[in-house]
Amino acid sequence: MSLSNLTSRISGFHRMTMEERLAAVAAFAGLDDAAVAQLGRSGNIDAHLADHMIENTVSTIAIPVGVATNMKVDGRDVLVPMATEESSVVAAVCNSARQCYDSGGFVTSVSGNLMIAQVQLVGVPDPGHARIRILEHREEIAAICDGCDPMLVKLGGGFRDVEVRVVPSQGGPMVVTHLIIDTRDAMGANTVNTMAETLAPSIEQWTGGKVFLRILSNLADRRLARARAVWPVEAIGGAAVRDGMIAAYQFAEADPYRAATHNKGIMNGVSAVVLATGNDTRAVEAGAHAYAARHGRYTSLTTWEVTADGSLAGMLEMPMPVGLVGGATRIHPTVQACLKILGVKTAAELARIMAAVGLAQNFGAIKALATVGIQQGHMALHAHNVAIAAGATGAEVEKLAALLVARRQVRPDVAAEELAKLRAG
Ligand SMILES: CC(C)(COP(=O)([O-])OP(=O)([O-])OC[C@H]1O[C@@H](n2cnc3c(N)ncnc32)[C@H](O)[C@@H]1OP(=O)([O-])[O-])[C@@H](O)C(=O)NCCC(=O)NCCSC(=O)C[C@@](C)(O)CC(=O)[O-]
Ligand SMILES: NC(=O)C1=CN([C@@H]2O[C@H](COP(=O)(O)OP(=O)(O)OC[C@H]3O[C@@H](n4cnc5c(N)ncnc54)[C@H](O)[C@@H]3O)[C@@H](O)[C@H]2O)C=CC1
Repeated sequence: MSLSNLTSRISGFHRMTMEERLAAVAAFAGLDDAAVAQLGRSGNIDAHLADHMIENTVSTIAIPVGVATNMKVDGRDVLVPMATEESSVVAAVCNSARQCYDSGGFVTSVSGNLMIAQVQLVGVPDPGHARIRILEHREEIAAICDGCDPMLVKLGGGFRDVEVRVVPSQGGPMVVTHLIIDTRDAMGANTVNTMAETLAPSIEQWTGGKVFLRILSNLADRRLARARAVWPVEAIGGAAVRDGMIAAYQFAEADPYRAATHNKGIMNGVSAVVLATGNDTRAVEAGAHAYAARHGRYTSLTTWEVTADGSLAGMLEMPMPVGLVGGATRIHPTVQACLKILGVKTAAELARIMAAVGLAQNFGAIKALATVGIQQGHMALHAHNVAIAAGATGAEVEKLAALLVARRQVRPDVAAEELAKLRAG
């Protein structure tokens, strides 16, 4: 049962105990006992499963899963599981979403579920001619691709288009075929790779050239997710805050050194949801950064503007090749529980929520940067890690973290000194 009429706007969620938080999430998402038990176990992956997931397994590594509150996406309240090792990332999303909840939250869209597979052909003296010869075989190409995955075709996916480009290279012109495939609710890498490999001998036969690489492109620019939101100026602390945030965006837009950090902040949010849902973080990261450089200059993935009424409007558009099936998504029990929390039925819905989280994360970072600076909020939360690293245990952790924040010196040497004082009474 999904209790979608419940609100994600939960004040003070961070002050609850872990058990209370899990109970609240379970009530919100209508989780069954098995999902609750799975999320409640901290070392929650079975050794046998781990041994089968990758090669040469010797252990597992646990990363915390936090839940972002206050998110409203396309009119639906949603709690978002985020797997990350970095403090303040989840808090930033909660805080940013809180400030646009009353103005409607996030509006999202996707361009489709289209993935691209590339087939690299070399050794043709007449590349332009070869290009046209490949395009003449569109119907055969469609049949070969769809023949690789009848199940996908049955689900409404499969071959959509073929494009062929002549790409100049140091070794001479290459003829690069792009297969455009609708992979529905799968990320689709394995699916499209199989198609590219199966098609390759035919391309060699049609052109007389030699095929080398047959692999998807991680620049998944046919699978874009978009999010936008409007923050009323009074909800964010006034026009000076807004203008500082616009200046922060303009810096990222103009300068690749800043854009890399700006986009890293966006990926703090996106990658955390990608990981919590068992998707491929490297695929999404690679796509994001390639997309940010698509015009030949690396720039911001987000855009920020002032609306006619003086509000702050933010937009994010980026490739989001993620799935609900395939890869590790169906086999990891915690991933399954996280997907239940999200209550998504399609890969597109998941991609849309990820875009909303990325935008929220960017808002939180640039607001902090344009006002009090990143250290105040981030280091206050990171102080817990510094306290633990210094050896604090139990109730000492909170006490020592508070002391470090009060001294405005969140450093290992100061932590060691304060811990010794604390213990000496
Ligand atoms: C950290 C905050 C949110 C504090 O912000 P604040 O205004 O001091 O927060 P507050 O104590 O007034 O609380 C307001 C709300 O924030 C949330 N909140 C507040 N505390 C928590 C918490 N402990 N756990 C969960 N949620 C929390 C929560 O929703 C809370 O509402 P409430 O529930 O109390 O009604 C803010 O300073 C912030 O967003 N900072 C940015 C943090 C950030 O971006 N971190 C990423 C790591 S830094 C980095 O890697 C990226 C970067 C920055 O380099 C990217 C870039 O350069 O662009
Ligand atoms: N460069 C890259 O990004 C690469 C990534 N990978 C890995 O590939 C994996 C993802 O590949 P996939 O093809 O997604 O996985 P997959 O091959 O495990 O599963 C996809 C299959 O699921 C079936 N299916 C069942 N229900 C479906 C539905 N509702 N919608 C769509 N398909 C459905 C389809 O027949 C499809 O062939 C990830 O683990 C990724 O890490 C692999 C190679 C390269």
